[in-house]
Amino acid sequence: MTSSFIIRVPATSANIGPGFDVVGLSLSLYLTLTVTIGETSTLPVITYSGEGADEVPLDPYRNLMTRVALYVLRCNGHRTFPPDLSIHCHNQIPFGRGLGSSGAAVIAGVLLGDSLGKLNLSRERMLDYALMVERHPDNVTAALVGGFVGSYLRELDPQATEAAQVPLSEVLPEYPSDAGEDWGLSPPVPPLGIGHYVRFKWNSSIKAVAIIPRFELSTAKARAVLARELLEERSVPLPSQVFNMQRLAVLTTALGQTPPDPELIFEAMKDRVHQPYRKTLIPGLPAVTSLITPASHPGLLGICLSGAGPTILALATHNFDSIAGKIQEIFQQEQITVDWKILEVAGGSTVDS
Ligand SMILES: Nc1ncnc2c1ncn2[C@@H]1O[C@H](COP(=O)(O)OP(=O)(O)O)[C@@H](O)[C@H]1O
Ligand SMILES: N[C@@H](CCOP(=O)(O)O)C(=O)O
Repeated sequence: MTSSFIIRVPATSANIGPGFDVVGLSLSLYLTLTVTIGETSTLPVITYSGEGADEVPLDPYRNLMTRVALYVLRCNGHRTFPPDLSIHCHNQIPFGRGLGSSGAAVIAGVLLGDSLGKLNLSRERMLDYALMVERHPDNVTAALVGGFVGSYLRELDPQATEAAQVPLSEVLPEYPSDAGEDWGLSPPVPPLGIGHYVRFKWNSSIKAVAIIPRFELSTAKARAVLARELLEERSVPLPSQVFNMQRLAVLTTALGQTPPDPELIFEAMKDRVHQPYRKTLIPGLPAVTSLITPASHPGLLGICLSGAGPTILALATHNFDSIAGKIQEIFQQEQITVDWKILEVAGGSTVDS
C-alpha cells in the first residue's frame, strides 16, 4: 500500500533594504515536494521539474533537500531514509537569484525529515535544524513561518555556541557511496533555541514586484565580496550602521500601516551596509535604486536588492508594469535581460496528506 504527502515551501526575499541578515518576506513562488512511500526501490528516487531541473543533483546523498532530511533523521535515531521512498519536486524558485531557493530547500529538507521520522518537531525546533545549515536566519525563518518576519540568533552559552558553529561539513557530510548505512560519527545535534523571531504586520495592498536578471549569483559569492570589502575597512562604519538601524526601526511598522506612506517607506528601504558593496556584482543596481522614485512612478513604495541579489524587489500598490518596465530598461542598458513577476506575500510552509 502506498501513502503520500505534499510539502510546500515559499520563496523569500531577505533584507528588504536595511535589514541585512534580519528580516525576510515570504513570496508566492513555491518549492513543492510530492512524497510517496511504498513504491519499491532501495534508494530514494528523486525526480524534478521546473527551476533548476537541469542542474540539481538527483542522488539523495548529494541533493541539498534530502541531505538535510537525512541530517534531521540521523539526529533523531534513524540511520537512513525509510525504504520505498520517491520524491517529486516541482520548483518555481529560480536558483541563485536572491529569492531564497537554498533556504526553501533547507526548510523542505527539515519538513521531509520530520515527516519521514514521524518526529513531530515544533516550529522552533525545526528552525534550530535549519539554522545549523543556513546560518543567517532571515530566509529560513520567513520560509518556515510565512509573512514579514524579523529574527535574531540568540546569545547561547559557550558550549551551545560551539555546538551551533560546528563546520557545515559535519552537519551535512559527504556520504561515501560505498559505506552502506554506516557513516561513522553521530551528527551534531543542534542546541535548543538558536533563533527567535517575530512576525510584523503587512498591509495586504502591498505587492512585491520581483525583477529577476537572467544570471545566477551565488549567495556565497555575494557574501564573500562583503567580507572582503568590510575586512579592508575592518567594520561597517558606525554612521552606516545608524543609518540602517534608523530605517529598519521605521520600516517594520511602516509596511503594516494603512494607507502605506510612500515617502516614509522609500527612504526606509535604503541601505548602506550591504548593497553598496554588492554593486560591483550587479551592474545597474545604483541606477535602479536612485532613478526610480514614488514621484516618478506613483504606486511605488520602495526598491531594494532581494537577498544577496541579483533580483531587484520593488514594493508597490499599483503601476506594476511601468515600474518593472523602467527597471528592465536600466538593466537593458547594461546588456542584462530580466524576467519579472508580481508576487503576493505568502503564508508559511505546509505539509498536507
Ligand atoms: N530545490 C532545491 N533542491 C536542491 N538544491 C537546491 C534547491 N534550491 C536551491 N538549491 C541549491 O542552492 C543553490 C542556490 O543557493 P544560493 O546561492 O544561496 O542562492 P539563492 O538561495 O539566493 O537562490 C543552488 O545552486 C542549489 O545548489
Ligand atoms: N541576508 C542574506 C540573504 C541571502 O538571501 P538569498 O536569497 O540571496 O540566499 C544576504 O544578504 O547574504
